[in-house]
Amino acid sequence: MTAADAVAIEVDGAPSASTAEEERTRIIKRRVANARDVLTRDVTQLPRDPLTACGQSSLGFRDLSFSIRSKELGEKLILAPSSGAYKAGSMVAIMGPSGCGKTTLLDMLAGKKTTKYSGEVFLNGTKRDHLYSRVTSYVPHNEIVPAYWTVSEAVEFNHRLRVDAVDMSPECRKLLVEEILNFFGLLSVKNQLIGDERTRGISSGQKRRVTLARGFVGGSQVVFADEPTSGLSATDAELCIRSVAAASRTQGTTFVVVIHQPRMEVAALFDHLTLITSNPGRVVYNGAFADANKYFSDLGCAPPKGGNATDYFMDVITPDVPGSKSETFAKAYLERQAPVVERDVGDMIAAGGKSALEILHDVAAIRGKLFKTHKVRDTPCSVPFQTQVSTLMMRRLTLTARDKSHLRLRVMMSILQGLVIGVAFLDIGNKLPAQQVSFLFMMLQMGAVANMIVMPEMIAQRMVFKFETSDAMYETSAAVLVDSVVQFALTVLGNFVTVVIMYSLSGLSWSMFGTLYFWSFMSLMVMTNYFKVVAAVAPTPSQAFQVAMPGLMLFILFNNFFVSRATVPIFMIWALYVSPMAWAIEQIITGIYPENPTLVELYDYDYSDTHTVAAFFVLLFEMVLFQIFSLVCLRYLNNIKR
Ligand SMILES: Nc1ncnc2c1ncn2[C@@H]1O[C@H](COP(=O)(O)OP(=O)(O)OP(=O)(O)O)[C@@H](O)[C@H]1O
Repeated sequence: MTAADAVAIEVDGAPSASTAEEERTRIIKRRVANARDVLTRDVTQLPRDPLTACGQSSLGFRDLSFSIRSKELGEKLILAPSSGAYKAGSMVAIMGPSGCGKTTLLDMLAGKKTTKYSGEVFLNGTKRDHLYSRVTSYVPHNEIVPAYWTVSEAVEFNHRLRVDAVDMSPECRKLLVEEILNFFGLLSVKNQLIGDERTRGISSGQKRRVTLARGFVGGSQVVFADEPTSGLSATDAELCIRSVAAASRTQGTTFVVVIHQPRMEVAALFDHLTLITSNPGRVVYNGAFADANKYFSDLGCAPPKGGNATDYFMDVITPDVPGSKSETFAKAYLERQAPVVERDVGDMIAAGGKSALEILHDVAAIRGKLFKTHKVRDTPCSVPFQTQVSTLMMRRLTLTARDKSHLRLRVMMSILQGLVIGVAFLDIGNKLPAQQVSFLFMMLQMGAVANMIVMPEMIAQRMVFKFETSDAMYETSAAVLVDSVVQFALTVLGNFVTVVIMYSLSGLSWSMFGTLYFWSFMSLMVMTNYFKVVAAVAPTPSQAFQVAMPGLMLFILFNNFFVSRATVPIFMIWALYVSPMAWAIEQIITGIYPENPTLVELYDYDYSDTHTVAAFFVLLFEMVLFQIFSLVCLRYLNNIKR
């Protein structure tokens, strides 16, 4: 049955829909309803879905090998050259003892290994290219999913960034997401928060299914998953893999997973097994899961009847356990299976197949039956920049608004800071201008110091960016843009509240407020962007405070008040021209007080208009410079190391 037939069958006998959009929505609704009991069926017998199945890709690899170098041990082989051929739409389990190189192999296959390795990977017999991460998905072992997202929002986020639709109606999108939620047994919790240690959310088994559903929702050709079932009960683990099998069979997706101790029912869901032994990592079996029993029996290690064969395989191939035959099996593999595998890989390459771009065209044609799609783009990200920004912005605003305790804390801190400083400088407006300078300084400093608290938050978000950008969901610049806009709004709002409270208590004339606020705002923006650079550079939140200190001290000390042009050691004069606070304080004072001989004598302030213009452009330049630095650092530093 072709996809077009499927549409025709669904449409026949239904009341005529007034528009194509309604008609499509009705089809999807019926599909969702029909698929409600999908997990109670025999998932191995589920047919490929002619209307939505996008999967058509085999995965081949040749001589993938990884070694590490250390001063003490020299070169150490982690995984000996390994090859393999996984058929399109197959469920592949990679198993082996701890440290044998399973994750290493998975990362190399997924294109995620950041350390140098050798060997080649082929999608459909074609060497992987710049679109590889767009047609594959990687589900890491410990994916960080924001706590205040609901289950359906988390899955829909991936759908929006992976499925390039033109004006898809919200209802149609919701239904397509529900279809995937259904496969993963998540429909009943679709509106629940994911949660974390502080917020009660869904169970850990459900969390794992959410991360897997996110991997499958975009119609990837191959989904890689690293130990998605570890730490789960046997029942939960089975539910996870049954869900994957249901999605994989109907979508034609190739699924490659590192898995520990699958129970028999789970093992039966896999088509292919790659078994690796350790010290060093070497493949000992690489073929059909169903043939593994015979292979082991032929080598004199028949699994005991009635027991879990995979447990037995692991016992046999793990070195240093009683009865281990790891060396025998490693040798036997090279003699018996390796030539067959090499031939299969060779055949796969010789047969060739569609490139990632051609596959994307096919996928667009399939999707075109359910909704209108954009012209296929030859870029690593699936959707245009504006869609990336709007999707990220929607998530950011939703999460910010939901984290009420964080918002409350920010507002309370802004009010408290304003009150504490306001009371300390109560009625300072009626004292001498020279005495008021310390109040102005405090106003600037509070904005800067209070803003340091955003660094840990930025670092936590950085990790989410890193995972998501490494999966080519969006560009770093889209994330930085969204983050900057939201941080800007929150920072400006919080600072405004503090400044207004302080100012109200100071007794200073409101006619000065405009000048004062403008320059304190400029200084605040430079400082905020400086902290952004620190948050992009520092490995951890606690190190961020240490990294921020030298710059912060420089800006605070050389502020044209503690140290001014009248007192600075001449070799440090440059610091006054770098510190945003020095420019801001000088501009505030020269702007709100007429030329004052005492101030000029004490601090050597420059009252000329050209100095004001210079101040504006220096602060603007620093603001932009730090913003660019933060973008570059976020892109190139603190990447996930694999
Ligand atoms: N980039 C790297 N730098 C240094 N060592 C590495 C690197 N990548 C992997 N290793 C080492 O290679 C070995 C195999 O790691 P890998 O994570 O692949 O094992 P594994 O089979 O998945 O183990 P487990 O089942 O315990 O997760 C480990 O000793 C690991 O420390």
